[in-house]
Amino acid sequence: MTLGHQPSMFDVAEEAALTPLRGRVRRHVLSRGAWVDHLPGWVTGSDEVLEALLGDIGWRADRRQMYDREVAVPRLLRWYGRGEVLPHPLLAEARTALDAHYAPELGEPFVTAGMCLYRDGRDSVAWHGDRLGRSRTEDTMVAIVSFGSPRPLLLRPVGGGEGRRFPLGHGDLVVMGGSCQRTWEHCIPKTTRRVGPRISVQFRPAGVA
Ligand SMILES: O=C(O)CCC(=O)C(=O)O
Ligand SMILES: [Fe+2]
Repeated sequence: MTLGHQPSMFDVAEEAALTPLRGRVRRHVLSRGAWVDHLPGWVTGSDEVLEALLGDIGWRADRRQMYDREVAVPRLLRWYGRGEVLPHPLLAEARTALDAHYAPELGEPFVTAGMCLYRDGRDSVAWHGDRLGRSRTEDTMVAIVSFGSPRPLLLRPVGGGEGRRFPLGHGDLVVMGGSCQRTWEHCIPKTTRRVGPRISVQFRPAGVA
């Protein structure tokens, strides 16, 4: 797989690290009990994490039925269930930090890590809410850490209304919370701009998908 990321031997390897969450995450209150927390640059030295994620970690091209044909979903996927070792230690640290920061509000830990690899601007995810589990009926949180090329996360209220746009760059954090999965939808649109690979790491509580 050629993904266009070519670290040079002259790169100064900055060790991946988390910056504090408290007092730095900005909450954007949306309508109908939904909110989005955003912290650009939460992770520093993200290159080594990106490199690990672009490695051979078992990315799969899922297929789905579309009318009378089966088509490949336009991104690669890798799902880490409870207890599975994540491909870079910083990701376990990130989950621990998210638990410490959000547990009082969320009331339970983040357990799974779903990952999407957008190989270039043709990869995307269409408008949807993460509503396959308890999130169909309950408030919850989905915390996303983004690595690689910047792509915007778009949100819009279900049924119409003014949307929001959050740029997601290398090492940025975004958390969708409250009723966001039920009352709003989100997507990562395709782009004709030349963009390199982006990986999204989504932490969710058990039973939320
Ligand atoms: O790429 C992203 O950050 C969002 C992915 C997403 O919405 C999903 O997998 O449910
Ligand atoms: Fe989603």
